[in-house]
Amino acid sequence: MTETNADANPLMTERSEESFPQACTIVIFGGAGDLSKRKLIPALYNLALDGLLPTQFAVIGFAIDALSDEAFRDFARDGIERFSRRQIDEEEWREFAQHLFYQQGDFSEAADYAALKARAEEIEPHFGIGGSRLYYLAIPPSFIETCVFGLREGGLVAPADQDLPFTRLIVEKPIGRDLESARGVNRALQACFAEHQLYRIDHYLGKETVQNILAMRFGNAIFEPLWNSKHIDHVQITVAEAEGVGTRAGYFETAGALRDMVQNHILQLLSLVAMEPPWSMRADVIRDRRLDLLQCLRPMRRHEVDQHVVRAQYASGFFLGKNAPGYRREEGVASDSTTETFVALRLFIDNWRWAGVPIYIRTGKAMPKRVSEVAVQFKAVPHMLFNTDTDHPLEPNVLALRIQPDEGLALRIGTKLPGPKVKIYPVKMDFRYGSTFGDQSPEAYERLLLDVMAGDATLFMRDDAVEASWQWIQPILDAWAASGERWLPEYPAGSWGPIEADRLIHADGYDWRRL
Ligand SMILES: NC(=O)C1=CN([C@@H]2O[C@H](COP(=O)(O)OP(=O)(O)OC[C@H]3O[C@@H](n4cnc5c(N)ncnc54)[C@H](OP(=O)(O)O)[C@@H]3O)[C@@H](O)[C@H]2O)C=CC1
Ligand SMILES: O=C1O[C@H](COP(=O)(O)O)[C@@H](O)[C@H](O)[C@H]1O
Repeated sequence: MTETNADANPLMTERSEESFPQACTIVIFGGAGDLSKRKLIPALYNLALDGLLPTQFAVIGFAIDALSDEAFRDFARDGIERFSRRQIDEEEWREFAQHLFYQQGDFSEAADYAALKARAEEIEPHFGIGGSRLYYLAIPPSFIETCVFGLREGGLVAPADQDLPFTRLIVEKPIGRDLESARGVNRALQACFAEHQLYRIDHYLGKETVQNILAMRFGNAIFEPLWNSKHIDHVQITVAEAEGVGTRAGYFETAGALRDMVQNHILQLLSLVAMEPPWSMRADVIRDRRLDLLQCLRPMRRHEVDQHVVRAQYASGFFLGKNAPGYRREEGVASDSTTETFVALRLFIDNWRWAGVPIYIRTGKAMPKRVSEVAVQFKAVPHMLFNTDTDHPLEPNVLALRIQPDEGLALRIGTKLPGPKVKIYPVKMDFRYGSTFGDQSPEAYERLLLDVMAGDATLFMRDDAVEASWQWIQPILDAWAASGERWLPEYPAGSWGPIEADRLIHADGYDWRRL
């Protein structure tokens, strides 16, 4: 690759020398699929543009589709043109494309692993790669076990205690589809790899603003003293998507919003917002604190599920000036599907810090806009001195961490309205990443791929945390399964969810935030 301009990139400025990306081949299982095209290849291309990839690297796409190297490069270019945060630079692209290769193979065929090994061994010497490999499983979740055993049996895994060449495995979410299957996947992973070779990815942990939750909490002295049930009234987490299910119905029909978003991204977000202070930024210390938090989530008993959880599915609606189809009319969705595309819920964290503080979560597809935020609402002042005689009672302070878009954070405070009377008016102190640091924050997958190449697992999930979050989700799945395939509440595509979700939060005297 061309000369490095790493000094200008926030991904590199804080990296110590031993945490720089190491020479390796990146083998993308499912290389011809959607994740590879939308996220992984554009992320690698942007890392190349920034001079952050080692000169010794190669990418091999491995999947069932019959593609030549050239066809794979066209596929990659199309992905970059459509989904990259930066446009194609012809000279960079020509250089980058020379590192891309494709190997056709069936995940279930032992002979195809042998062919993959031979291909990697043929390619690597051209780039001075000494056999270190990073396998990225961008595959249907049901193939995880097949692929890890295929890798081991095919002699593609380096010994765990060997520094170089190394083998690292990235596994996409969802890990399993319930507690039992997640344990099965973890057992299979551990049968073939040591824990330090495993990187269970949750791309929300790679988002700049999600990492900023820790920076904000523990890099400032003013928040942490207030970060507890004495001062916090409640927390709302919203992850809304404007798009419907798109081309991913095949997967989504087997998952639903609870498995797709809550079990992983949202519980990980919550663990950062609510965990105890770590004593160091070391990977295992942070991961221990996140695990502790997941283990304190109050278990929901099966009969409580209807009281605390609302699921719903989008129906047809009118959105962005167009008629939008309901979920059941989307391509690949069963016409009587009961898969939820929306979940709202209330949970509690049973520890000293959070005792009695309700946490409200909502996530859904086909909502009015793409917006994710964590809003922490503080308690009302203990004695009202202002606005006592008006229709505008004092509004509580809210700290809103905006994850996307328009990343940043805003603090709502009350200030005196100019004029002869003392009236308090809510205003916002607003920090925006874009206006302060420019609009070019790296994508989560850029950060995370770089971390794996450098052997840093801080932002990845450990087996115990994956299982702890399934443990909490399981009673909800069980209650839904026991209630049978039944009618789900609906919400019009392009709306904020069903009336039942409003009732859930109104029952406690609150309202969902208007976003
Ligand atoms: N797409 C996304 O935006 C995101 C995806 N993920 C996760 O990433 C993973 C991959 O998802 P996605 O890329 O959408 O899935 P896709 O189905 O688009 O890609 C899977 C790839 O694997 C290939 N494949 C399927 N079966 C075999 C087989 N037996 N042997 C060899 N190749 C096979 C597919 O080929 P063919 O198409 O011909 O079947 C396809 O190329 C999933 O775990 C998903 O949850 C996570 C976050 C976001
Ligand atoms: O993992 C997933 O995440 C995306 C949302 O990711 P974002 O970075 O665009 O917020 C979601 O659309 C998809 O269903 C899910 O599998």
